[in-house]
Formats: sequence, structure tokens, C-alpha cells
Amino acid sequence: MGYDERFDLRATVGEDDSLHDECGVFGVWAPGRDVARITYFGLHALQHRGQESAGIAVGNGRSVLVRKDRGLVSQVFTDADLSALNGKAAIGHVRYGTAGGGGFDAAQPHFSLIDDVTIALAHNGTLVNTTGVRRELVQMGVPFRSETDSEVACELIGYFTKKSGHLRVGIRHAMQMIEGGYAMVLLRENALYAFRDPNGIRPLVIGALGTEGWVVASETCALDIVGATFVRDVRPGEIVRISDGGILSEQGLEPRPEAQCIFEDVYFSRPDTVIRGRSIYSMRYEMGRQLAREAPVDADLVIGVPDSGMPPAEGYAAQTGIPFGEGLIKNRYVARTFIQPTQEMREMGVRMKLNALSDNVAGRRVVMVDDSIVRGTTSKQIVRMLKEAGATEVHVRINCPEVKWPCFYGIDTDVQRQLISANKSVEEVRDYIGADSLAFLSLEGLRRCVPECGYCDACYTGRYPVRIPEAFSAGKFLDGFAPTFPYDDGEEASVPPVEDVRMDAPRD
Ligand SMILES: O=P(O)(O)OC[C@H]1O[C@H](OP(=O)(O)OP(=O)(O)O)[C@H](O)[C@@H]1O
Ligand SMILES: NC(=O)CC[C@H](N)C(=O)O
Ligand code: SF4
Ligand SMILES: [Mg+2]
Repeated sequence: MGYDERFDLRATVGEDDSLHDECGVFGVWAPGRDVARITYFGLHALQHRGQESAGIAVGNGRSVLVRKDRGLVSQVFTDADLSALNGKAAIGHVRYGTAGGGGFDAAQPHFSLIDDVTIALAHNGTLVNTTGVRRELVQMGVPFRSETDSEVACELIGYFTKKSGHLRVGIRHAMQMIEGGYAMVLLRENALYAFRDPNGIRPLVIGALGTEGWVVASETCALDIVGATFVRDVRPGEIVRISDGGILSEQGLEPRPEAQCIFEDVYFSRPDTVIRGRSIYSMRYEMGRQLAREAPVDADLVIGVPDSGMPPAEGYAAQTGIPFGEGLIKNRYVARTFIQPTQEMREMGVRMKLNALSDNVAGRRVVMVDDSIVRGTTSKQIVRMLKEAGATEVHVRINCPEVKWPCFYGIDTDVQRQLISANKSVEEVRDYIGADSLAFLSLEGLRRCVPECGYCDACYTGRYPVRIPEAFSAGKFLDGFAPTFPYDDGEEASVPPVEDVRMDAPRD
């Protein structure tokens, strides 16, 4: 198998404090097509989900080749790299790390050797119970390159596959052990697999590439860019296998109560992505209208904070009749990875990215709509900029509820003390960001704007669909905040020792 580490800089990644995107995964099965370039385009469409590293693995019938590195998709792959990645199937990944640091070795796809077979795995989400499993695998002599949860899943699948002789059995057994949020694509030399956590927390869709092939991706915007048509979601707990034999589905795990991440609708997904038959754009537009019903204000101009605040700002303006206009100009060449760890540099990062347009805001009472406040850095900076540009009043409207609780399923906001709304009342946050008024959309209002289904809304409510083991959450909740787990019996699930897991009869 091939493995390219020409650009392994191993430098530390700067810590950005805003609400990060999460990873994006992509997979394609299309013999006879340029699968590496298809994946490259797919990853471009998913770039907003992670800017830390990018990687592609191809399967050519004999082996699996992996090329990955730190940086944006356009920085990691040259034309020559793509030309060298020939095969009939490929998977790809863009990463914003939630576990195991940001070095080269944490870049995905991860890979594992099962005798003479290589598998490559790409993961969006976070697993909450991999510490003990990793320790056991290490004791059994399994080598690890990184500290990430995703690599543990990859090696665990490798371990069970070796034991059973069948990859689908390996995946199924790994799924029985791992807990948390995951949408995964996995490649071997002659097959592509896609599978999803049993609550369906992280998104994963299947598309058809004409009559020639299949695509799987985190969002439908990645299907559009490669000319694939949406077929359906990968179902919670389902394992899909695509090979020369066609497309097969099996239920790897019984589905649990549905808990799709509602933050996908609020912030993570691209506006042109469609979830449950509705575009994200239309949902955010509705959130803006609902926000206007719940928190109207007398003003002269409605502006959105680029990017994700734009559709709700349009909705807010349409509902109130206040004119919508551009108030902030975004420098589209600033990637988030350049924002630095100190507060001074963070503030500079916001200024590098956004500037106020005084032509529109000077002398006006402005409503500024954004999707979320996490630490408050963005809002504080922007309110100041707008006032410096001559806005007479700045009323901040946020199209989701207060983010008070940490996320453990794929977003790097797992420490509650960093969340401004966990520490301050709405009035205190208003004072901190220097706004004339501040309002958040209610949870009921938000639910009205999104398709009806089961959602995870733990970052607003503290109701977590998957139990967080105490060892994993230690030190991450503030005193006085007790998370609840509405779907389980109060017992922490015990993970059976890896070696003791019984193998069913092979089903491949
Ligand atoms: O309160 P904070 O900690 O500053 O985080 C909240 C901000 O972070 C996100 O924007 P981001 O800049 O990540 O991306 P965007 O350009 O896609 O909106 C989000 O849209 C808010 O604007
Ligand atoms: N944001 C994500 O989905 C990250 C995936 C995985 N937990 C990693 O850190 O690599
Ligand atoms: S806690 Fe929030 S961000 Fe995390 S999966 Fe649930 S809804 Fe999404
Ligand atoms: Mg933003």
C-alpha cells in the first residue's frame, strides 16, 4: 500500500475559539471513472466542515493508497497526486479535530492492516468510550499512530475482521462496542462501506452517479458538485456495502431513538444542502422569520453575519418589513485555521475576516442576525465594528437558543466553562457584547422551522441521547449542571473486553 508523508510538518495547530465546523466524509464507487478527482470535488463541497487536514484513499482492486496531509483540500492535493491515485472506489475526509490533537497522524483516512488487506476509514463525529478499548488493543500489540477516537474505530474493525475473516462482521462488532456520534466511510481494495450511529446523530447520504456508480457524503451539496442524485439517507445503525456485486444493506445495530444533530440545520451544513426534503437555506430563513415574531425590534436595517447569519437575516427582514442590506463584508480568503490562540489574535482574526460597511450602517439602527453565540468573541467584535462604523444602535438576534451545554458527539465545544451562556444570563451576555438588545430563538420556535423528526438538542437542553461516561466528561461540566440521559436506564453501559466479544457466523 502507498503512503505519502512528503509534507509532514508536524507543527501544532492554532486553537480557534469559535464554534468549529465538524468533519466531512465522502465516498465513491465508480469503476472506470476518475474516483480520486470525484472525491477531490466532493471534499471541496464539504470544506466548510473542516479545514485542518484533508485526505483521500483509493482502492484499485489490489491495494489501498492513501494520501493525506494538514491543510485545505486545495493545498493537500496537486494534480499529480490525483493522477497517481487510480482506482475504482475512493473515500475522502476533511477534518476539524475533536479528539487526539491536530498533527499529521490525526489526519484521516486512517488505515489498518489486516494480514495482506488494508482498510481505510474516514469518520465524522466523536466516540465517547474509546479510551479503554484503545488501551486493550495496545496491550494486544496493535500499533497506533495517533490519539484519535477514529483510529481506535479503525483498528477495532481491523481486529474483529481478522478474528472473523469478514469485514462486515468486523464492522458490526465494532459498532456494538463504540458509542457516540459517527458517520463513517470505509474502503478496502474492492469494496466501499458506509455506516452510521444508531441514533443517526451525524448525517450521511447516498447518491447515484448515473448508472455507473454510487456516492456517499455528509451533505447533499457534495452530491450536487459531482453530478450525483440523492437516493436516501444511510439509516441509523445501517451498514451499506458497495462492490462489483452491487449495493447491499444490512442493519448493523438496531436503531435507537432518532437524534439528528439540530445544529446541522442551524450552522454546520451548507445552505444548499437538503435534509429531509428541505433545504438548509429555507430552514434558516424560517428561523429568521420566527425570531422576528418572538423578538421584534424597531430598527432601520437588518444585516446578517456572513456566512451562516445571512439566510435568517433575510427571513427576519421579510417578516418585519425592515429593509435587508449588507452591513459586513467577509474576506473570503481567510481560512479559520489562521486564527490564533490568544484572545488578542482571536479578535484580530474576526477583524481579518469581517469588516463593517459604513455606507449602509452609519446613522442607522441595525438588527444584526447571527446563527449562534458560543464564546461571544464574534458578536463582541462585530458589535464594536458596527458602532465604530456609525451604527446608532445594534440589536443582536440569534436564530437558536443559548448554547449552554457541551457537545460530545462531533463538535469541539466539550468544555462547558468556555460557553458564555453557561456562565452569564442573557442580560449579562448583552452587556458583554455591547449590544443595545439581545434575543435568542426559543427551542420551540426552532423546532417549528425544521422538518419533524427526532433531534439531538443537548447543547441547548443538557438532554443527551447517548450517555457520556463519567471518565470522559470529568471536569467538563460546571458545578450545578447535571446532564440528563432520557433514553437510558441510568446505568453506564459496560464495554465488554475486546477479546471476549463472541463472533457470529460470517455473513459475507
Ligand atoms: O461566539 P463565538 O465563539 O464567536 O462563535 C459563534 C460564531 O462562530 C460561528 O461562525 P464562524 O466564524 O465559525 O463561521 P461562519 O463564517 O460560517 O459563520 C458562528 O456562525 C458564529 O458567528
Ligand atoms: N469533527 C469530527 O468529526 C472529528 C472526527 C474525529 N473525532 C477526529 O477528531 O478526527
Ligand atoms: S449537542 Fe448540539 S452540536 Fe452536539 S450533536 Fe447534539 S445538537 Fe449537535
Ligand atoms: Mg459565523
